[in-house]
Amino acid sequence: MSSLEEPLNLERLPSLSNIDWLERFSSGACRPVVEDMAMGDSWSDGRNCSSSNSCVEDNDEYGRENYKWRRHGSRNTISSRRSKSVNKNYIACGTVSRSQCLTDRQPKSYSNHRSTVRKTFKQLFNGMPNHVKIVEVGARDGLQNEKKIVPTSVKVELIQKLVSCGLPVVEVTGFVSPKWVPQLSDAKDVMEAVKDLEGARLPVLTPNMKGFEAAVAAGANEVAVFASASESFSKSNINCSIEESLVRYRAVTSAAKKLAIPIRGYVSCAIGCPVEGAISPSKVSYVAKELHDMGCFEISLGDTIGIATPGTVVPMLEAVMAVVPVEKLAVHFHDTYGQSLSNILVSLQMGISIVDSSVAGLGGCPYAKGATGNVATEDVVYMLNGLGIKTNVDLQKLLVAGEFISKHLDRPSGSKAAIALSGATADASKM
Ligand SMILES: CC(C)(COP(=O)([O-])OP(=O)([O-])OC[C@H]1O[C@@H](n2cnc3c(N)ncnc32)[C@H](O)[C@@H]1OP(=O)([O-])[O-])[C@@H](O)C(=O)NCCC(=O)NCCSC(=O)C[C@@](C)(O)CC(=O)[O-]
Repeated sequence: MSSLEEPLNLERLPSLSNIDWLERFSSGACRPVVEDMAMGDSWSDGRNCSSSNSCVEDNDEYGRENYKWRRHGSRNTISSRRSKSVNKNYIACGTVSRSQCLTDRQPKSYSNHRSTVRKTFKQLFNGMPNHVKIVEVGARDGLQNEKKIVPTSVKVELIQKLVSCGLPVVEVTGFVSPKWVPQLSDAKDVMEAVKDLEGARLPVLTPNMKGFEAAVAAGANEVAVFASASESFSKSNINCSIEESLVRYRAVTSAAKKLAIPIRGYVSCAIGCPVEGAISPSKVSYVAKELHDMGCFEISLGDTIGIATPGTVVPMLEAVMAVVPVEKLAVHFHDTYGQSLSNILVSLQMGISIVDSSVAGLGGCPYAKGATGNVATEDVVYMLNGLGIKTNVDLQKLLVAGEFISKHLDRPSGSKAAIALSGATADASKM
């Protein structure tokens, strides 16, 4: 089995060691205190919790005063809280208005016995977008790694459900070699079945001119090309070097421009590679700039094997934002180490407003063994609702779509919000 087939082991994980602006938190810190949220300012050492665990009390008190919209259980044990069935309103109240976020929860300064800290919602989330465009990749990135072939009819029904949720972009398939990705060998049938769906853009992956021509013939009116910042992954995934892939993609983008077909570019292994370990941000920015300069309208930065943390996302985004406008950048996080939502949050704080995700957390790349699915769309929408950031996605309908495909695949959803909310809905329906 090639080494690319093995998940990355611990010593090869990218780490913060070479990022001097992030001070290590003191061992006793219960959390860092951020003096000034302007990204890149130093984080001061975290404040220490007193033995009485005053942080938690502060938080509870602090939370009650300042996060009125959040459901506060009484100070009883978690189990009794769990026994309280969640009423239906709670499900809806994950959504707050943006202005509400920025106004009525201006926390008063609070202090513990060591330091007085002033922070406001605005400072914490300064510069975040009011609206995030979610690019749903579940039907392609989500399914491409499934061993058992998913019937075309199931793929088509999933896409229909996803479009009906209000998702603005639903990536539907890939016109790639069936020998390389058997799951997508029905690309033509899927595209022909969904091409007239209204309400969402329906891009498809095309790795070369052959794929592009097949996609256009099947009715595609938006395509995506995918290069890598890792030579090893480029060879294993598309059987060519990075430079060769860029030559291929210049041909595809020039053909697309002639047909006024918009073209998205992906940069895979934007943080790390199973073979090469940490990928330097300068390599990522080079590939991103090449794709942007050749005509890609949007560049999605893929943490293909899901090893990113906010500490490695920030330098990568800083490098890419120096060469591609931030409004043209998307983030694409696989959730192998459970870091995706934190990575998305820090990306939003840096001004990113386009997030890729997969319904039910489906996904993983056939050529990056061990990489699990993308971040679950339901979890992303739930978090953004809680921040008062608009997505125009109907979470309830999204839950139905996730349940549909999880049932077909005969496994639980990879979305924690979906599991919690379906449990909550079940409880509420018993009331
Ligand atoms: C790029 C190739 C085709 C090169 O594969 P190759 O073997 O170098 O290509 P080739 O030109 O030698 O052709 C080999 C055979 O494939 C056929 N062929 C050639 N092109 C196509 C095509 N477009 N569609 C259908 N068939 C095609 C071609 O006709 C020929 O058929 P044969 O003569 O042997 O019968 C192959 O490596 C390939 O398809 N790779 C795609 C793998 C893939 O889809 N990986 C997953 C997507 S990337 C990803 O998941 C990351 C991302 C985007 O999600 C972001 C992230 O998470 O980071």
